[in-house]
Amino acid sequence: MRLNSHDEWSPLREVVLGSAAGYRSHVPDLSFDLFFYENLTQDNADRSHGYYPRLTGVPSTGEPRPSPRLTIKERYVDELNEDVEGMAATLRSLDVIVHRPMDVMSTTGDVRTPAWSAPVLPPLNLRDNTLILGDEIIETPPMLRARYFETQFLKRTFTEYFRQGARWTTMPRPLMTDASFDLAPYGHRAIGSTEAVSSPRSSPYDVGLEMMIDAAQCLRLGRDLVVNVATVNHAMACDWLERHLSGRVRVHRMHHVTDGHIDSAVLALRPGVLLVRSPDLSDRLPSPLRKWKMIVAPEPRASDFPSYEDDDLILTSRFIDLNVLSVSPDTVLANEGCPDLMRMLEGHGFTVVPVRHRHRRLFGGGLHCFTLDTVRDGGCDDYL
Ligand SMILES: NC(=[NH2+])NCCC[C@H](N)C(=O)O
Repeated sequence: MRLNSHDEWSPLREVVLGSAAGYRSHVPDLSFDLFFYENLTQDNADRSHGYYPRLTGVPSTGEPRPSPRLTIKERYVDELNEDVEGMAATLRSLDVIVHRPMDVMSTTGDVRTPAWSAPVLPPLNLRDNTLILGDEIIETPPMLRARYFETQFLKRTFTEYFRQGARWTTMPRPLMTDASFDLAPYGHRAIGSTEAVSSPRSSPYDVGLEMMIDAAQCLRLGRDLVVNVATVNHAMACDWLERHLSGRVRVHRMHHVTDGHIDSAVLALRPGVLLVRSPDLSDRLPSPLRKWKMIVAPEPRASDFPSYEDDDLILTSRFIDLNVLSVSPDTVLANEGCPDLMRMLEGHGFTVVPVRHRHRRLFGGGLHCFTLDTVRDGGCDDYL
């Protein structure tokens, strides 16, 4: 079918589901430290909300955490792959056509640019590096060096949509030297990395701050796009989106709802209904959205998650299970590990399809992150 995806909830017909094949380790560099700053520097107990303004705090223990292991235990990767394949089967059972990216081969070398090189991360959290708006594929400027060419693994699928008439745009690619990053929101030395956030290295390719943003910072609401802006990098990228979408989609900025991605803080389940971490988020939403009903997620329980060892790197907040995927205005895929949230959604009249995804806190994303919804029934409608 032709590319058509204007919102987060209308009946889902086609999706691209990520792949963790070849996932071996995290890649510690400045971009990693900044992207996961809250998780690397804050004690989880402090992260009751997981959104600003809390970066000024120091870990409640006062002591930095031990350096985490960057290689990921093979068992976790194997179980993640099992869970992703299980999600593919669930989506197909719901008559959703499931596309997959090309896998990273063991022979794949580092990604190399004039300014730096980094190992290549598998294309797992596809939500992050591509914004699908109606009939347009927009590849966003990445926040993580190791994900710089992640959308290359989607080339077969994107080319097929292009052949069927889709528009296909790549936002300006950042040089991503240390000087490209807005460090103002961060003040402390990142934990567990050789990169000191407070002393970036200079490069002959320094061009100052650059546009960088992930598509997971956006809510797609038909004619309206809501974008979370937490750094100058995000603000520059939002300037580009406003110019590019002018006359077609109205862009609304939210400030510092989180440090970046919002799909474990606020999601649109259907017109007029939001799923949120906390009602406090309301004052950060664009005013038309404040009138929408807010389903406030229950406080996550430690028992919702597998127990990990001290050197296992936790890369998400405990609210990661808000990361549900709507397959229609009244049906959502949710993690079977969060029974309280599933019961709550059912209490609000949703049909909840449970999906097993055990290690969502180790790989930085949940069911919504894993997916790129490319064909839905909805149009460029006015919901605000
Ligand atoms: N598309 C994504 N990868 N979203 C994941 C967001 C996770 C969020 N930073 C948290 O810690 O809860």
